[in-house]
Amino acid sequence: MTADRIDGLAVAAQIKDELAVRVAALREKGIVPGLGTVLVGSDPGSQIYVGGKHKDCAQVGIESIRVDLPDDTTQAQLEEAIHALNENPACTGYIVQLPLPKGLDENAALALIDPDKDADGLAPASLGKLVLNEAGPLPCTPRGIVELLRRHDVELNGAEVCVVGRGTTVGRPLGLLLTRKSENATVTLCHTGTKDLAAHTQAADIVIAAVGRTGFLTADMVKPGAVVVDVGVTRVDGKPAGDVHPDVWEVASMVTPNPGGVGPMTRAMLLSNVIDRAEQMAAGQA
Ligand SMILES: Nc1nc2c(c(=O)[nH]1)N[C@@H](CN(C=O)c1ccc(C(=O)N[C@@H](CCC(=O)O)C(=O)O)cc1)CN2
Repeated sequence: MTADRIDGLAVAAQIKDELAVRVAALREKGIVPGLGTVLVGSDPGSQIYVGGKHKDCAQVGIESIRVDLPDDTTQAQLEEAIHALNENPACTGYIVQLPLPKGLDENAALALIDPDKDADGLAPASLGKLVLNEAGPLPCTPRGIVELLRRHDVELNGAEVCVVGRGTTVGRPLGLLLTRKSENATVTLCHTGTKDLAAHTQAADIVIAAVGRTGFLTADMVKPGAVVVDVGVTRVDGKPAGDVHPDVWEVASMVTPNPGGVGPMTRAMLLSNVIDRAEQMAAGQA
């Protein structure tokens, strides 16, 4: 048996078509959504992801504001760039691409983002809203994973989900999202302190691997018929590689490929966050 492929590229393309219609409607009302990105340094992965985000903007009609800063950027220079985007009326939402180079304080930077312009859902006010179950922008990768599973009719209500990785962009917020009443899953959040990781992954209906270690999730760690979501990325000879070992495809019922799974959905949800916010502005809720 080989698992069905959950095609994130195809779903993201469909979502972008839907978003382009919403952007056209906003522009007719005189509202032009504009996404800003702050990228510090020369990390090859981050360069690719930010490039992809701006390509997506062009596809759906969102204006792009790209701020690229060198590797030796100081915290003060980074904060200046953030303040400038807070003040820029053409920027309706923006992100600070993570990870930042060593020596820069990510939490301090995220705390300076105007909560009304937080397109990533990673600013403290937005994460607080997620904890409190209040409306707000959701972190893009967790939102993308839930959307991808929904569009493939994967039952979340009552499902046992094992999330491996407790990072602030994926694992932690994903646990919060999946345990909302609207998703209603039971989540086990595993991490480097977990004693018997395989016991937890083997018990799960859905395993979500967000570790960043090539092929770490092996077939013997997965229950036959489980759904597997491959989030973690490493670069092998410059090419992206996922956390899920190829043998898992022989055991699972559905798998998201990596690349071509969660990554494109992350980008689509970023656009969606920007458009959601612009629509709130149009409705006078801003
Ligand atoms: N500010 C943020 N930083 C980071 C986030 C985030 O949501 N906000 N998430 C990740 C990286 N990420 C988003 O920026 C991201 C990862 C992957 C992709 C993507 O399109 N991947 C392609 C492959 C591209 C390639 O490497 O060739 C795919 O999976 O098919 C987009 C965005 C960490 N940082």
